[in-house]
Amino acid sequence: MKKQIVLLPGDGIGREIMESAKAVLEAIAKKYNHEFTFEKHAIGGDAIDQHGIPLPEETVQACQNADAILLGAVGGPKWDTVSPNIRPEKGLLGIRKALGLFANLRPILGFKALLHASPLKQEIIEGSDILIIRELTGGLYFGEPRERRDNGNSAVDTLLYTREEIERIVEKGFESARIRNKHLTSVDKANVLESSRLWREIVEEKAKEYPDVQVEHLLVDAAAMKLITSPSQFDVIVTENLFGDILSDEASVLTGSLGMLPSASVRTDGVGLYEPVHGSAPDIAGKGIANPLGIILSAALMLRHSFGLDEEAKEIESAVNACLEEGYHTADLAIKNGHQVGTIEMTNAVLEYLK
Ligand SMILES: NC(=O)c1ccc[n+]([C@@H]2O[C@H](COP(=O)([O-])OP(=O)(O)OC[C@H]3O[C@@H](n4cnc5c(N)ncnc54)[C@H](O)[C@@H]3O)[C@@H](O)[C@H]2O)c1
Ligand SMILES: CC(C)[C@H](C(=O)O)[C@@H](O)C(=O)O
Ligand SMILES: [Mg+2]
Repeated sequence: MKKQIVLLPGDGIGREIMESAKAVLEAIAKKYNHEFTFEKHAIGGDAIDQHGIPLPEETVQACQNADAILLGAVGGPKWDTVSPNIRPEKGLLGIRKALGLFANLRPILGFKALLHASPLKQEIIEGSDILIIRELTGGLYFGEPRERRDNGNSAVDTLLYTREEIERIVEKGFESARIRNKHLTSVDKANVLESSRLWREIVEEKAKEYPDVQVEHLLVDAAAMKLITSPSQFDVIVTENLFGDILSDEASVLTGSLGMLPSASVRTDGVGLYEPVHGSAPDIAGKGIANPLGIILSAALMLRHSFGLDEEAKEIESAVNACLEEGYHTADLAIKNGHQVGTIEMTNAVLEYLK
């Protein structure tokens, strides 16, 4: 299979872990006789430094022409003082919007070898298998107006959702639940927010088309609590943009580290952007200790969702599992008696299983 993949390393540890994911994709291509070609482009702070803006037109063009996109991370203290309109994060939000990637799938993958790495009790985490589906191109992140008023002394952000935006993400939630454990939890704040009341109405309407899926509504504050007290009660969670952002970082605690979580940002065709859930981790950037498994598992999601290469995706996931079973881990995973290694050694351990 021939595929053109755009790589957007971005900033901080994004640049370090991108090399890991590329090496893994190259190993898979060699083993299964695929032809993957890679093109690197600038985004985030890297693009600000090179072009003065976080999302140059040539990056957008390259992404539009690609079969799939892999992103590292954007942002960092170096760009904290730039104008809000050209912050590194604007590059990421811009590419999601430009490509219409409205559904962000964040599987909370629990590896058995990491059960002890979570601060939560093993008996709480055991048996949990959650897919968070986060709406990605609407809500507070994009609503207008967003501005300062009263000489900068008040500020407004707008939480806007249209019926169409809610319907398509809720459908994604039902479709995903149907092929998993047939349970959908819709998370909102319908006791306060009008947009959440519309969201809940639409979930109820759609539920009639999916009688085989059991639906539950949870308010976001209670959902945040239940996610870490009884995670095994969840199957698929569908929620709006900001709630999904927060709940997915929280859910990473179940897996042992934020560095473990992959994600796929997709629309209704096969095009997708794949990225770890974590950020550019300025506190550890440049030290060679970042966990590369979130982006490596994101590359596996790319093979499965954009290219239909399920066997190859499983091969990567099994290789990661085997390394963890052998005791390999990076410093972010609190494991006693394992082999603590850096980014490159961790990557090499995975590559050993892909020969
Ligand atoms: N998708 C993205 O590009 C993305 C996501 C989140 C945050 N950000 C940006 O990243 C910057 C830093 O944000 P932050 O510090 O709040 O969040 P972060 O996710 O970068 O880091 C949070 C904590 O997790 C640790 N961590 C994250 N990924 C890790 C990995 N792979 N291996 C080991 N440890 C890891 C970090 O060291 C840090 O202690 C900000 O500019 C933010 O906007 C970008
Ligand atoms: C960097 C930021 C804009 C981004 C978001 O909030 O979507 C990040 O936190 C994420 O989870 O991908
Ligand atoms: Mg986030």
